[in-house]
Amino acid sequence: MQVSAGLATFIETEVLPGTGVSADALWSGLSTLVHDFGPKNRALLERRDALQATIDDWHRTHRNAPHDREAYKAFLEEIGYIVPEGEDFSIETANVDPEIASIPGPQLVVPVTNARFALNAANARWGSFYDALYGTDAMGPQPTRGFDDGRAARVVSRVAVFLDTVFPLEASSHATARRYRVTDGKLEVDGAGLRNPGAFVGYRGRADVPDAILLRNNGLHVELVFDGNHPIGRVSASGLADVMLESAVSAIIDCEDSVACVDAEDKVQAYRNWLGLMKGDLSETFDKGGRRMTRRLNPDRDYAGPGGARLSLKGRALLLVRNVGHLMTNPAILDRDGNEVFEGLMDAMFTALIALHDLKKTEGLRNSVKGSVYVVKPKMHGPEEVAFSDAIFSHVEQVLGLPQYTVKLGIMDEERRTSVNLKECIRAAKHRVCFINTGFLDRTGDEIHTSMEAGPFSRKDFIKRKSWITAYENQNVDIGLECGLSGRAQIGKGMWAQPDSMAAMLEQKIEHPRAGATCAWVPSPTAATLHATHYHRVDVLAVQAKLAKGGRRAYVDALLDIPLAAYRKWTKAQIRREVENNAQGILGYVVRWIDQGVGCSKVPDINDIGLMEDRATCRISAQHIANWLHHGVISRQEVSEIMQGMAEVVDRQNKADPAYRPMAPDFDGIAYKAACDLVFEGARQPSGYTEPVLHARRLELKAL
Ligand SMILES: CC(=O)SCCNC(=O)CCNC(=O)[C@H](O)C(C)(C)COP(=O)(O)OP(=O)(O)OC[C@H]1O[C@@H](n2cnc3c(N)ncnc32)[C@H](O)[C@@H]1OP(=O)(O)O
Ligand SMILES: O=CC(=O)O
Ligand SMILES: [Mg+2]
Repeated sequence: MQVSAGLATFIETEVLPGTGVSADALWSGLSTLVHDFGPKNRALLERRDALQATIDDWHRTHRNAPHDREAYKAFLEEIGYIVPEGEDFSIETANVDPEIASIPGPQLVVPVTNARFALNAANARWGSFYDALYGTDAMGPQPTRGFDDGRAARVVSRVAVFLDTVFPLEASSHATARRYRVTDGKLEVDGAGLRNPGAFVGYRGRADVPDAILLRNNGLHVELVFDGNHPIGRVSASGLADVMLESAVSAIIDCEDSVACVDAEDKVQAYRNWLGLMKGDLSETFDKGGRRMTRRLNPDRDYAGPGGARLSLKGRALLLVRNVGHLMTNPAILDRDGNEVFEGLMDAMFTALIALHDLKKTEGLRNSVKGSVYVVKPKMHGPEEVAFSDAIFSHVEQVLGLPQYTVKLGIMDEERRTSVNLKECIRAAKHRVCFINTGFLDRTGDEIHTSMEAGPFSRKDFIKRKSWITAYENQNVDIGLECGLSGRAQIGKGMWAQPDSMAAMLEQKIEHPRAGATCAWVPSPTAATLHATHYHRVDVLAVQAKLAKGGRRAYVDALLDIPLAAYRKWTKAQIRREVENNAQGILGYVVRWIDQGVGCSKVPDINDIGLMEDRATCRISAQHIANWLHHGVISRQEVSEIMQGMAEVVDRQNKADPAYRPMAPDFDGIAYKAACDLVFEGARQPSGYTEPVLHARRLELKAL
């Protein structure tokens, strides 16, 4: 095996010391992983291709006949795409931290390569409710300059309404309260108590004039901060200066779709940040608002319990690490035949090795107090690929001297072959599963690619409204409950992909806890704080108990309804607008990925709404155009013209960025070519993934 020097040095000098694992043990264990598991990995990818080719043939043969649901399902069963469902079982995952097992709340995702953001994500366990409302469109259009007293007053009133709903007082309102104090282990507000006295769980400072009061509802904490000298506290009768919400209960440190890691140099950057988070010493210094500041991990938070006993709460989100899937290889390590090794194998070994630093701690900035490592595994296709991941981690545990099943596995339910076999997928990792999560973005991309030959798909917005997606979301929750995940593991839901649209998120994302989701993804700390309010309003564990009694609401048959366009009577203008919107998203994302190595960007859509774009959203847009091209809804010539027009729009959008290289007027840069490859070669990409094109083009650029 040949390990690139930068990676080898990093592992041997920065990672291994303190883990108790020798360099010999690591490299020989990795060599076994690469050489024994590599061929199996390749075989699994070949199986994906073979199944896809058979499905393509089936659709070509049946394209002009009315869709026969029974025959289609029977065909998928016959080729082994759908496997038989076995008997009932419950997962047996042990040593799961409460943040995963039993505290429903927001799950934040962050690119691992951005230390400033990653630290912010870890610290997003607690967020100011006042700031989250004041600084977003949740309170209407933002003030253009200076401090807006009226807006601040409206924020304070709105938070008081929240407090009155979640922590009602016996005799008055939080809006008019003059004095909070602790008497005989009870919270007293203006001489009366809380309607639910058990919600008071701690305080800081003196009992008669506390600096902070700690409340808890549905497992989530809320801290009322009192400070008469603070600009807001000064104008509050009680001195209430802020309300801190426990927000990102867990956070996913992402080595996958939100980063652009194509070689050893990039992988080291990613692993180094994960190392800093696991050791607890990551820091980043930067300028913000004209000030130089250094960000570090926040400490835990200390309080006195109601009776005065010491109470400590986690100051940081419980961190999971998302590895890459089984598809890609990386030049950072070559196997004995000189082939690039599978990146998923590298990630498995190195991210678990790095987490040993956390497992060895007994105090200080710990991540898992239960001694577990949480790995999110994306883009697996069906039970055999989940079983493969399970085996990989058993090997990794052996090499690192960890008890089997120390590594927990989050299964992204984001490929169609996983959704239609979800129960068997969970069974394949039943000692490790710590979550199942509907990654509906990748799932939409796979929906299009799998049925590429069936016909033209509906427009992107309409695909979301068709029956398959409700069936997919419901089935995920119901199977999760059936397999005993409630109280032991998360049943998660997908990303809110409009980072600036917080008013809409507050209105809509409550549907996730209402649907029985233990957690749902948010793109930023602010979104985590606002989404946390939903878990105060919905008791997810009670919802899950109710849903579990009702049994399954969706079956595989409903998931197989392909969201093809029913009438195809689009006007020329509608077709053009749809393709322009997709092209703008692809170009806006890809140009930063290729030229600047940025894996997650906020890109305005055609209506000027900033959208979070990552490889999964790019997969959808690229597959959608590829599908319409394939079926002649639009011609290659028209798409080329649209791509050029949209490249000019994206150039204008990035005018203020000094590092930006315009795509127009020559349209011959590597980034522009990458975007065109994704579209024009889209139908031929494995599962419609964007990684092969993006990696190849970024490596081409780096080589220059
Ligand atoms: C389908 C899927 O796989 S989804 C999973 C992948 N997606 C993600 O991981 C989304 C992560 N989110 C992001 O990267 C960013 O929020 C973006 C790219 C969407 C928007 O980024 P920006 O335009 O820079 O955000 P914006 O200017 O509004 O805010 C920046 C501030 O918010 C913070 N912030 C934004 N997103 C995050 C985040 N995910 N985690 C932590 N902090 C964040 C930044 O630290 C920064 O604050 P600071 O100046 O104090 O450091
Ligand atoms: O990873 C998440 C998704 O939606 O895809
Ligand atoms: Mg995904």
